[in-house]
Amino acid sequence: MDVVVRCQDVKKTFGTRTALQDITVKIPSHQVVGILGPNGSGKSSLFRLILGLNQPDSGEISVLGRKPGWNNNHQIAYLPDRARWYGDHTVEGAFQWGMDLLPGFDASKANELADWMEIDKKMRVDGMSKGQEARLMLIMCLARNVPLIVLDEPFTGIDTPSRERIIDALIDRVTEREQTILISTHEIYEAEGLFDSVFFMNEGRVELSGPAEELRAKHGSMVELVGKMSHGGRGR
Ligand SMILES: Nc1ncnc2c1ncn2[C@@H]1O[C@H](COP(=O)(O)OP(=O)(O)OP(=O)(O)O)[C@@H](O)[C@H]1O
Repeated sequence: MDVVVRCQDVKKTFGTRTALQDITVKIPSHQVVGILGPNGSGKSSLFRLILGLNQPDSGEISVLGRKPGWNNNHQIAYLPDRARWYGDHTVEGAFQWGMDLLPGFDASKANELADWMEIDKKMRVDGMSKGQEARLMLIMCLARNVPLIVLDEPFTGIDTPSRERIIDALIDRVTEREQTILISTHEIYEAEGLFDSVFFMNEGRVELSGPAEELRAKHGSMVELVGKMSHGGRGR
C-alpha cells in the first residue's frame, strides 16, 4: 500500500487541552479518505500538522515522504476550516490569482468546475452567499494538479440540494485517483459514497480505520458507525 501520511505516536496539546494523543496511522494514497468524528475529536488539528502549521509535541509525522512544512506545501491544496480569502476579486480574478500563485492551478479545470457548480465567473466574491463562496473555495482546491488535497469541512454552508448534487458529481469525477483527497465532514450520510477509506477519530485518537467497504460490511452504514462511536461504543 502506498502511504501519503504516516504518523507515529503523534501527540499535540494546546495548554491543558489534548487535541491528539498517540496517533499512529498510515493514510493510503490515491484514494478519497474520510476523516470523521465528532466536534473536537482532532480532525482539524491533524490537518494542521499535515500542513506543518502546527508541530507535534512528540512523535513523528511524514507527508508525501517528507517532514511537513513550507517546503512541502506546494504539493498540497488545503481548504481550511472557516476559510474566506478572495474578498475583493471576481471569480475570474480569483482564478487568475490561482494561476499566478498556486502551484499546479489549472484554470481550464477551474472554469469547468465553476460551470458545473453553477458559479458565475463575473461575480464578485464579496457579493457571494456563504454557499457560493464555499463552492468557490472547493473549486480553488480541486482545480490544482497536486498529489494531495486536504479539505476541512468543505460542504459547510452549502444547502442540502446543492450539496447532494456536488457530492454526487464528485463521486463521478474523482474516479481516477491520481490524487489523494482527505476530507473531514459531518455530512456523512451524503458523503459516504465518496470515501475509499475512513478514519474515525474520537477524543484525539483514531479509534477505527479501514477500507469503507469493509467497515460497512462489518458495522453497517458510516452514519450508524459514527453514531455508535460518538456515544462511546467504539464501533468494535
Ligand atoms: N489553537 C487551539 N488552541 C486551543 N485548543 C485547541 C486549538 N486547536 C484545537 N484545540 C482543541 O483541540 C481539540 C480538537 O480540536 P479540533 O479543531 O482538531 O477538532 P475537530 O475534530 O476538527 O472539531 P470540529 O468537528 O468541531 O471542527 C478541541 O478540544 C479543541 O478545543
